[in-house]
Amino acid sequence: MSPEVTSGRGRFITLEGGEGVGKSTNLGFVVDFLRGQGIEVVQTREPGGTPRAEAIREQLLAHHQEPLDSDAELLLVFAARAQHLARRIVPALERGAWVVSDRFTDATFAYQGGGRGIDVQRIAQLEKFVQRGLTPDLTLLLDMPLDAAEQRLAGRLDRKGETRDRFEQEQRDFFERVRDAYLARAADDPQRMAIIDASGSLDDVQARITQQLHMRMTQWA
Ligand SMILES: Nc1ncnc2c1ncn2[C@@H]1O[C@H](COP(=O)(O)OP(=O)(O)O)[C@@H](O)[C@H]1O
Ligand SMILES: Cc1cn([C@H]2C[C@H](O)[C@@H](COP(=O)(O)OP(=O)(O)O)O2)c(=O)[nH]c1=O
Repeated sequence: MSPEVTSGRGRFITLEGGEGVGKSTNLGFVVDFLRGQGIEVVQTREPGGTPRAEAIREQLLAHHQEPLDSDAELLLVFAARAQHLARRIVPALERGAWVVSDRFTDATFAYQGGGRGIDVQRIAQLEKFVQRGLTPDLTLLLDMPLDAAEQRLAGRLDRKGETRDRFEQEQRDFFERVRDAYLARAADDPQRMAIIDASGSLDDVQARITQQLHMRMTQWA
């Protein structure tokens, strides 16, 4: 968090993990939990979160005859993030609201870093440039074995009649690198990142999330 928005500001919580681990499902749960405590919460997602950033998201996810260069992909992700921060996240935190986002910069280290193989130092430079020290207060990393997550994702796509976007169509080794990169970041920053076992029933997963939230909120009080 940058010093100028530290005083009286809200908290910034992100949910991370690979495809199909249950981020979107549990985001609503986290938001309802916080609202139940009387907290003003802004629910958002990346890439996206504002109309212009959502337009960049469409570019990122769409299939196109012309392959997307991985550096261009990285810059688009950060362009969307700059807009999201300026227009939505920072104003919310400054007025004291809490922000809960489905993905943020850990996803860039996992997908563009781990998945695409971009040097993490280059990503870290952009992180500094765009975020100017603002980082989440808490990141819940939903983690589970790839096969089970793929089954969940396939079930969701079938039910909704959706096709796979540009990331969802990647091969297994890509998602193995994404998962490894997420776990490595969590190991490096255990204060901020909590690994949540995302396997098992939704009740079990949400009990683990509730436990983390209670613990962190006690520390922050
Ligand atoms: N704990 C769970 N057990 C079984 N199915 C789940 C669980 N959590 C989520 N799902 C289902 O798995 C699918 C993927 O979940 P979703 O929240 O869309 O994942 P993500 O946003 O991480 O891609 C959805 O159909 C959702 O209903
Ligand atoms: C935020 C972010 C997302 N992504 C990718 C990961 C996802 O495949 C995709 C869209 O995110 P999301 O909607 O969270 O995907 P899903 O709900 O299917 O898990 O964008 C990146 O590659 N880098 C990033 O920095």
